[in-house]
Amino acid sequence: MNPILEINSLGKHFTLHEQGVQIPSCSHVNLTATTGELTALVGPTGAGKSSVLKCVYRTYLPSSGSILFTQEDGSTIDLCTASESEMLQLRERDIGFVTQFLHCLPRKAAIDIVAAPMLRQGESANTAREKARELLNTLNVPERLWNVPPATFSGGEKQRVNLARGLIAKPRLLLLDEPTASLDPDTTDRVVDLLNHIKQDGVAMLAIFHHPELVDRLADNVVELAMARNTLELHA
Ligand SMILES: Nc1ncnc2c1ncn2[C@@H]1O[C@H](COP(=O)(O)OP(=O)(O)OP(=O)(O)O)[C@@H](O)[C@H]1O
Repeated sequence: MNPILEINSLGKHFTLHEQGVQIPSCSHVNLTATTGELTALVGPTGAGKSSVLKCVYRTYLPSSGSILFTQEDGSTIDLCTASESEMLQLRERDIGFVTQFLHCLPRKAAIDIVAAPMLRQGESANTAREKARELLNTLNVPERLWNVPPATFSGGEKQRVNLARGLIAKPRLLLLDEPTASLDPDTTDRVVDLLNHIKQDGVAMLAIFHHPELVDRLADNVVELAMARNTLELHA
């Protein structure tokens, strides 16, 4: 199977002008992600694992290299140079990102937050809400919370809503940054089952897990990142 994502020699650094330094956050990263498989990114803290995911989602603008993404029509787009509007479209339909933290509109009910990606894909409100109920149930979110905005939820409850929203629309590529960091063992097992299911549905995943055990349970490929080189002093 051909990879849906091919990262070649990716590098990202931040220039802090006031301090006169350049901080490398990842460098010379090469990896692929394939339909129906999960590629796990591992490596020491600060090696740049989250930065790689942010470069793919283009929260960070990469400094060097290429990130080739195969679109549904078979054409390839380099996410390092894609325009903002191309990235918006890709985030809407093709690329999902689940982090540890839930960012959402303040007064929206949990069920509507979860249903939103399916609505954007053109599903009816009934179908989207039904699927949202199913996922919230599977992820152990108590029913009394479904119609409440998640602002007051516990960390673990917010994370479940975040996962449900990320998994509902089955993007072609799913980026996961420690998606189970504050979940109890039972819910973590349910997440493992859900991720295995969406793998079978043909979703490609690029993931960082807090617990090495989850890498063993879910990863088809493991890519180890080395520490980026030292901070560079900039001279005037
Ligand atoms: N927005 C930013 N501005 C400046 N430096 C940053 C920024 N984002 C990341 N970095 C730096 O890049 C390096 C890699 O960070 P990153 O979070 O990608 O590592 P990580 O491997 O995911 O770490 P961890 O396992 O601790 O989550 C760190 O030294 C970090 O300080």
